[in-house]
Amino acid sequence: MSLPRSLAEAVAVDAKSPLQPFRARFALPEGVIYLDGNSLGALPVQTVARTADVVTREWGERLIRSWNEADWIGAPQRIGAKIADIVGAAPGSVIVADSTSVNLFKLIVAGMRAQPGRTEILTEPGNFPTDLHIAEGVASLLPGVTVRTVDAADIAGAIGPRTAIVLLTHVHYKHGARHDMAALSAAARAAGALSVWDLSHSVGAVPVALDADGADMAVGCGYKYLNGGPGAPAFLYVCEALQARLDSPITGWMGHADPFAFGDGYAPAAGVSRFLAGTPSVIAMLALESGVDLFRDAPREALFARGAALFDLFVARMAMLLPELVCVTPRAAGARGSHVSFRHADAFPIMQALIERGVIGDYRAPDILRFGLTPLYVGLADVWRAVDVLAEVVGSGIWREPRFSVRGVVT
Ligand SMILES: Cc1ncc(COP(=O)(O)O)c(C=O)c1O
Ligand SMILES: Nc1c(O)cccc1C(=O)C[C@H](N)C(=O)O
Repeated sequence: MSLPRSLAEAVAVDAKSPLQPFRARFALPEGVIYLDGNSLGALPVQTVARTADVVTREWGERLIRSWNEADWIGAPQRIGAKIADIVGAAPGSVIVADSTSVNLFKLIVAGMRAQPGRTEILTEPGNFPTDLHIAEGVASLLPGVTVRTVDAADIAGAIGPRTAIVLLTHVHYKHGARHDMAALSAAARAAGALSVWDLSHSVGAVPVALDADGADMAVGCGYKYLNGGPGAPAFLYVCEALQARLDSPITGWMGHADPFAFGDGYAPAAGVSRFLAGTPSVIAMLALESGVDLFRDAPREALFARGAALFDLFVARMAMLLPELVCVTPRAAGARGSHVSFRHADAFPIMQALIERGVIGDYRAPDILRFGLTPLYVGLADVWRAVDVLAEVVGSGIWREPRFSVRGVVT
């Protein structure tokens, strides 16, 4: 796609995009250009009415009957099947549950226990902190198990006879580089190890083909590109061939084969349902489903193509207006996710000044300005304007005002 050469051209290209009507399906505030949907997705308009209905009618009026009548009980599997379609997985191989961190714990422990002779969790330094922390936590529970980190480029060659789990984040949260899922999953399998993929920055952002790429297990977030709301439930995937071999270490009653028999003994449910633990957070689940449904309405190819165009325009305009900000994200569409990151020593106050002007991205320590490009509700004209505002912020030096250096708990 050729890039627009003016704001007017960007507006015209947006107007013709099959994605443009989706912008009105999000409750974004007037005057805000939201480039942080890779951290917290925007609110779908339909979620407001849906959650109101869940609360007032399904819960308020129908009370406990809604577990059956409204199929609350089937939500983890039902929404899991919808997400499976987005990540290229068979319908019964994804379940919605818990947080990404808890799902990582369940899958890594399950994978370690399924391979008793192997004692290593292999991952990369600088992986998202929770992935590293959970891996270390699992290692501390299982005698002899260690975590080894090797640089991304050396992972395939580092998988050895001790390796049980190759734990990778598909799209890196900071610089946005994407691993070759097919190649690394194959390398893990060839060495007798199991792959675990964190799809938090991939699901809904880039094409994912878990089954076709030979992934063994995966986890991912519901609150980023799926627009499920803050703290939305996460999901997990286990490939069909492995499902009967893996057991959850959190043997809660919702993962039981027959929870409403209320028996004393534990027997795992068939398939991925055994990875449920306790009662799902129903309101949050159904808010997530609303976001997933909206995502599934969008033409998938056009969505990813628009994401690529947003990236190219962002990078091209930055190179023209702010060449001193170094882009740290790979340029090739197949080698990255749907966010773009730039390095600047004063990234924090620059981002705060930008946010004050209505362009919301985020800062990642120590020196990264990060912008999520979410083609459901961001267009080329937004990117054009955002780079103009950023250039004005950097050029004017306004960000040097002390108030822009004040940090909150969450950055
Ligand atoms: C790669 C990655 N994994 C996991 C998470 C979050 O995990 P959780 O849902 O447990 O907060 C994030 C973002 O917060 C992330 O970027
Ligand atoms: N999960 C988050 C939260 O609870 C508060 C603030 C930010 C987040 C995030 O999602 C961080 C995000 N995964 C990242 O890539 O930086």
